[in-house]
Amino acid sequence: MPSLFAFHRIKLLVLFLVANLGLILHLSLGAVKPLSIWDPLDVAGEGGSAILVLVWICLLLKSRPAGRVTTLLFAGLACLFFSLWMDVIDEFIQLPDSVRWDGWLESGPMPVGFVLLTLGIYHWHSEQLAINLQMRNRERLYREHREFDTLTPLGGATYLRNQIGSSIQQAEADRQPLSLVMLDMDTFNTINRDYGQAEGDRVLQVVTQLVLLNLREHDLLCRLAGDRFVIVLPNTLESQAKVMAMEVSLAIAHLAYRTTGQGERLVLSATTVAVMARQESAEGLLERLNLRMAQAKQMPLARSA
Ligand SMILES: Nc1nc2c(ncn2[C@@H]2O[C@H](COP(=O)(O)OP(=O)(O)OP(=O)(O)O)[C@@H](O)[C@H]2O)c(=O)[nH]1
Repeated sequence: MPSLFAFHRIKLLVLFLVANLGLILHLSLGAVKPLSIWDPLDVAGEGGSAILVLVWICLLLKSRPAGRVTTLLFAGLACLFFSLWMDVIDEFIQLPDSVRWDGWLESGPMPVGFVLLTLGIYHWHSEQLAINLQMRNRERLYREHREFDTLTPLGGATYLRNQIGSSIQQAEADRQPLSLVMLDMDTFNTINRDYGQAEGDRVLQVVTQLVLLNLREHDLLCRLAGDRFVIVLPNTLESQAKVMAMEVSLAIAHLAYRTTGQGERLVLSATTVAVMARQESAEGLLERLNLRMAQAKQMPLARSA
C-alpha cells in the first residue's frame, strides 16, 4: 500500500511555505534578540507545543485517507501550529513597536483552528458511526486495537476471553442463555503446503467474511488462533447454537473458492461445535469448547455441532 503521506503532499507544502513566510516576515522587519534575553521556559513551552502539534499532524496524515474530515482536522491543527510557531519566533526576533500585526498572527489562527478542529471532529463522529456499522460482529463496545488480528481483522484470543467474561456476566444478570460456537478448518495445513501461505491467508479472510454474513446483529466472531474461530452468541440456547454451527459449516462447504494463481477450485470444510455456558469462568467455558472440538476432530462423521 502506498504511504498515505503521498496523498497529502500539497497540504504539507502549504504549511511549510506559510510557516516560512511568517519567519521571513519577522526576519525582514525585526532584529534577532540577544541570547541573554531569551526566556528558556517560554522557548521550551511554546517550541515544545509547536513540535507536538506537528507530530499530531504527521500522525493524522499518516493514518487517514484524504477527504473532508482529514482536511478539516489538518486545517485546524495547521492553524494551531502557526499560532504557536509565531509565538516561538517572537521569543527570538524583536519587531519594531510600530508593528501591530504580530499579535494578530499569534492569536488570530488559534480560535479559527479550534473551530476547524471542532468541525472536523464532528464529521469524524459521523464517519465513525458508518465504520462502526461495518465493524458489526467484529467488535463490541470495547475497542483495543492491540488485541485485534491484522489478517482477518477480528478480535484475537485476549479480546475473545475478555468478551466471553463480560458476556457470561451479562447473561447471568439478564438470566439469559449464552452459547459459543467453535469453528476449525479441516486440513488447512494442506492449503498452505500445496498453494502457499498467502493462499492460506486468503482462505482465512474469505471464510471470515462468509461467517460474518451468517451472524445476527449481536453475535461476535473472534479468531482464537490459526484456523480456529469462536462465535459468541448471547441469548442463545445450545440447540439454537448447534443449528447456527451447522449453517456456518454448510456455507463453508458450499463456497466456490478458487485459488488466486491457477483458479483451482478448493473444497473447503470446517468442523464446528457448540456449547452453552454453565456457571463457570470464561477460561472454563473455552476449555470445554476446545475439548468438544478435539472430540469432534477425532470423529470425522460428527464434525458439525
Ligand atoms: N496461511 C496461514 N496459515 C496459518 C496461519 N496461522 C496458522 N496457520 C497454519 O494453519 C495450520 C493449522 O494446522 P492444523 O492445526 O494441523 O490444522 P488442520 O491442517 O486444519 O488440521 P485439522 O484441524 O486436524 O483438520 C498450520 O500449518 C499453521 O501453520 C495464518 O495466519 N495464515
